[in-house]
Amino acid sequence: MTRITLENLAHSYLPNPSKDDDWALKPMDMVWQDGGAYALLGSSGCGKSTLLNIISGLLVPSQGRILFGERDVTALPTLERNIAQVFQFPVVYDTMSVRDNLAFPLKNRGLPADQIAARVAEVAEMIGMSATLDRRARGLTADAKQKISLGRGMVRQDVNAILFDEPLTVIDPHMKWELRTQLKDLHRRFGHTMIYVTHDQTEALTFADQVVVMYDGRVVQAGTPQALFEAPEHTFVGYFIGSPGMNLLEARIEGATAHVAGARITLAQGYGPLDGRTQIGIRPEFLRLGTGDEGLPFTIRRIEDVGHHRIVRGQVDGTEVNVVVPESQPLPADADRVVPDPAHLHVYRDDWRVDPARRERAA
Ligand SMILES: Nc1ncnc2c1ncn2[C@@H]1O[C@H](COP(=O)(O)OP(=O)(O)OP(=O)(O)O)[C@@H](O)[C@H]1O
Repeated sequence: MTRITLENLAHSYLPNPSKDDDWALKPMDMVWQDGGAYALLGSSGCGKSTLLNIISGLLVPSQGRILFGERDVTALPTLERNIAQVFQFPVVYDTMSVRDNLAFPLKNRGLPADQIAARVAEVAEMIGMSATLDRRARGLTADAKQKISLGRGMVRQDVNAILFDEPLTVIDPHMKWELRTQLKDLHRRFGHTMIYVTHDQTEALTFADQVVVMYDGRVVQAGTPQALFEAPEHTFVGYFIGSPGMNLLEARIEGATAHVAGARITLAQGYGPLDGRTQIGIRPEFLRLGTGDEGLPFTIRRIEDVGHHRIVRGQVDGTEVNVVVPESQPLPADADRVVPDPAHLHVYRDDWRVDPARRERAA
């Protein structure tokens, strides 16, 4: 297990990158703490695999350094990094039994037979394959083969880190939940540094203590699931995390007032002058329906009942806005306004959250 540090790391697949867009990974500094369970989350093409491949040694970065503990591993091949990897699709030896597949990484390290047997039994139990240990991998379903890959990734206890690249893509939905829970449990028991790449927020939020959100080659926020929900640092985080995501509305900010859609909203704190594009962001959970002249004008388009709450979909001045109404609350029939809770309202300038306290300190 180790701490992983990225120092001024960047990568371009082009020989002579010049403009911002030429970089698949824009320069970043980051520390992945020893024993942390991280999810690397973002939509397709944002650079997740590029970053993971740099950490694993499959790719040498165009710029910067990567350290395992104090050791610079930037130029080291994968084999010398002592990591385990689980990919999107199964990597198993078809002619070997499930047992031998699981034992393979341990045999390679020359572990005594009794220790191998004990560890293989433990991992087989975890992935639900104790009964199929003596079957050949050939002929098993893709699902079962991927479970073997997961088991192989987790079988060694002395690795620096375990890297998962969308490992549950081929697993059926019920098993997905079970395996995620198992992974989390394994993390608690053995404390490996784990990095789990996914574009699925549920996977990220249920697996990780820290979620690292990437957008367009950058890490836009790294934090607990709660921090990402409560204070998204970038509009992408607001939109990507949550179901539905954060509502964003064009606004003009004047001190502690936001001018939005011809109405005024009182903010919890005052802001200094803001140039660039300014928006307010509020999660659907922190809006309530109203009438009269409170809040913002709202036109309801449709109501979806999703069990424990309802999602009211509508528009504020032509922009789509969603409101989550708990089952316990009535839906006012004549609702034509939405009222934000100022404590959960954020201001964004050019997509980045403005922290009013920080601005005041800087001034
Ligand atoms: N081998 C390559 N050669 C050139 N460009 C590449 C290569 N691999 C990735 N890219 C580009 O780098 C950017 C980041 O890709 P990357 O695969 O890291 O994203 P990702 O977030 O992992 O996406 P996905 O979830 O679809 O795998 C994309 O614009 C992609 O087209």
